[in-house]
Amino acid sequence: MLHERLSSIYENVLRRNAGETEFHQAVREVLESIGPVLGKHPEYAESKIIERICEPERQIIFRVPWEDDRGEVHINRGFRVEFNSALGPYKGGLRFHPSVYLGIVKFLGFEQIFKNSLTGLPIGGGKGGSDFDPKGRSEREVMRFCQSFMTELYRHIGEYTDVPAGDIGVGQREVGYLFGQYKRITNRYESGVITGKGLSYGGAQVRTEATGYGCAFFVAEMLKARGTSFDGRRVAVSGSGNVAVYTIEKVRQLGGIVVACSDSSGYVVDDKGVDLDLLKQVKQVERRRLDVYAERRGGNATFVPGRSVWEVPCEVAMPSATQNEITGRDAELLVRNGCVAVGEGANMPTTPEGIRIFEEAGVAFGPGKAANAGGVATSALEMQQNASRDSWTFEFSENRLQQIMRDIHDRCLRSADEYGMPGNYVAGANIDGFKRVADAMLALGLI
Ligand SMILES: NC(=O)C1=CN([C@@H]2O[C@H](COP(=O)(O)OP(=O)(O)OC[C@H]3O[C@@H](n4cnc5c(N)ncnc54)[C@H](O)[C@@H]3O)[C@@H](O)[C@H]2O)C=CC1
Ligand SMILES: O=C(O)CCC(=O)C(=O)O
Repeated sequence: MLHERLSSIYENVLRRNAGETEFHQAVREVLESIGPVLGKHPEYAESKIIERICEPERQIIFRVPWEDDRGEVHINRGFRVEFNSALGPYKGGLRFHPSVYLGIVKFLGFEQIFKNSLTGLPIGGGKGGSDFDPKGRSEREVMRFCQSFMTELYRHIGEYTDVPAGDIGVGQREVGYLFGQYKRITNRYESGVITGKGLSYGGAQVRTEATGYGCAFFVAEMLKARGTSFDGRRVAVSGSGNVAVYTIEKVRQLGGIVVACSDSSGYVVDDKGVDLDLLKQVKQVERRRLDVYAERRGGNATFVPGRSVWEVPCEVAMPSATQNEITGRDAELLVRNGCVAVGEGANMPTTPEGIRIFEEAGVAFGPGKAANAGGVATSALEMQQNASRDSWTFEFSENRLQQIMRDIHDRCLRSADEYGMPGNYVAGANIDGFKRVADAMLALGLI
């Protein structure tokens, strides 16, 4: 239930952003959490902090023309939503997927404000992308697309302005092409303009692994807070992209057994534990589907086409693919099958009904804003290294990541406690993330 004032703000968001359902969902979840904060801090309401937070500082939409290998011309749409820069330059990834439209970019940018705030690092919130579909495109086509995309985007970004990175469909390959074009157009080797770079040209150790590793660290903290651990637990992971693969890697190192993962064609069950080398070969090197993994794994794994991975019984679920992939029915099934913890590696992968079901069942639920913040936090570490012309070791960077995830976990619990919702990580993440941004906005005046 929304507090009366928050209700009217939400109605306004619906009216001003018609049809952007994912954005509405993300805003509603935050507004539902911060009611108690307004009681203690009337100054936020007086300065219309919430109304301002819900309105992006700047939204850029542009045409991206490019030519395929046969010489046919294609036109895609590019986006960058610069949502909030109270804490630092806009920071957030780029998503290339056919489902991308303004509502998706705004939901992601809005989430990013609070996530980035929770890291405790000096980064504002933004997000971007395109409805370009990289699936089935050649290396050359992907490069031409990235170059065209950057030919407009370069005007809007910079080390002190707005610093993109990867997300769905944008990995190290795409970041390389984007950075190369930025350097060529501006004639500046401005390493801190984008993160997720390759190690040979200014990238940072652990950034590739950071979101997945960070999510596993966060879940380990939630389990520890309940007096238990990953040890010997069955874990299901959705997706098999960047976040999923490194979630699997760290969960295994922490003693869990990952028995299933998925892609948009279906899922594989592998009861002895997913073979990570084979998964990396199939998904990262060959860029093929999971049925190929099952085939090569002989009798050990089964590929189930077109169904949800959440039907596989597990004790820990780690959604790492896309938004709204755990529905209310999936959540009921997971609870019935003995799931005790959920860590969101993806952004907003659980529907509001799914979250309610987990909360009512007493499942430890780590929302994406907190659980997947290790990626952007390590991007901020990449920016630090670029700014000081330094590079840190893998071990040092991983230790920093682990400490950041512990701090985020503890901050969520402390804020949830302070506002009378003990153990509620959703409320804790929203309140803690909101307060830091709100205080900075108050201090900066009406801008
Ligand atoms: N890359 C990063 O550092 C971060 C990513 N995230 C989030 O993690 C999630 C995954 O991102 P990445 O691993 O980077 O992307 P990716 O492109 O490397 O992998 C995406 C995976 O999700 C699957 N997928 C995508 N859309 C799907 C759909 N509609 N149905 C079923 N499967 C689908 C793909 O098959 C692929 O396995 C996204 O929600 C993203 O926003 C969150 C924080 C940081
Ligand atoms: O590393 C970054 O800047 C962005 C990561 C991201 O897009 C996210 O946290 O969802």
